[in-house]
Amino acid sequence: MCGTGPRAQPGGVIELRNLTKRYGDTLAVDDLSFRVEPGRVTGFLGPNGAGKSTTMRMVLGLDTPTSGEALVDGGRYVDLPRPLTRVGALLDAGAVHLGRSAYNHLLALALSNDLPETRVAEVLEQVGLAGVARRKAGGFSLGMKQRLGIAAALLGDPGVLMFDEPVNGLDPDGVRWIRHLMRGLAGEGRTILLSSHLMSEMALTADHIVIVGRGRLVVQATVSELTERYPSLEEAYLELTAASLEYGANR
Ligand SMILES: Nc1ncnc2c1ncn2[C@@H]1O[C@H](COP(=O)(O)OP(=O)(O)OP(=O)(O)O)[C@@H](O)[C@H]1O
Repeated sequence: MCGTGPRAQPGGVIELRNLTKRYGDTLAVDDLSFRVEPGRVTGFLGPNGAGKSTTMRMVLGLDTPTSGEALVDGGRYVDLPRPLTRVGALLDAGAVHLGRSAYNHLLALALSNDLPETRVAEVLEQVGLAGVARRKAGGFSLGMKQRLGIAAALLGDPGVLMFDEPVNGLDPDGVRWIRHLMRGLAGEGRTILLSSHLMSEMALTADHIVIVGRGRLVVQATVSELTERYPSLEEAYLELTAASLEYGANR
């Protein structure tokens, strides 16, 4: 549970080994290798089309690598028993059954994954949606859908969590809530991989940064290493990805 101190088990490591994904002529992910460690927030940055979502999809077994591997604790996601208890993810907040209530959306997920129904109310409370649990998700704002997607990611109480642009559509209060949630989850020893284009927010939220450009690793460093070398994380990002942007359209 979030906010209850360190977990008995650390979160687990996400490891990419020479991960590559080609869609026709597009090299979406190009020989990418890095590790995401427990107990910290790892910010996953890169220009539009750099391959962040594709990488996350491959970790979740939603896309098959052309070559290389995406592993969680040394194994593939598809081979994990009860995977929702090991890895949770928010990739696309729109991916909810719009005719279902928030409660029933999560209940269906819990039942089909052999998770206790008691978790549904717990995660709705954790994301601040307890008061609208019986309302249909189709009527939710983007920010509320983001919260519902985060609730789904937390349902199995997993040690590894990936969030693809969870801040999208959130008001300032929501943005701050996400920051505290991410920091809290990492503080419990979980492994957090978080993508966002909001550099100032990322500087406040992440401990470690991985930047990709044109599918390749550009740099991995701590936030403090980058902000010591550059005036800000935003400056570091813009300078380090300038080449990736320049040639981005010609891959
Ligand atoms: N299913 C697909 N079929 C063909 N091309 C794809 C597919 N999914 C992604 N791509 C291409 O792969 C590249 C990487 O896309 P991806 O969505 O992973 O980037 P991203 O870093 O998440 O971008 P953004 O910041 O815009 O979300 C892009 O050129 C994209 O058009």
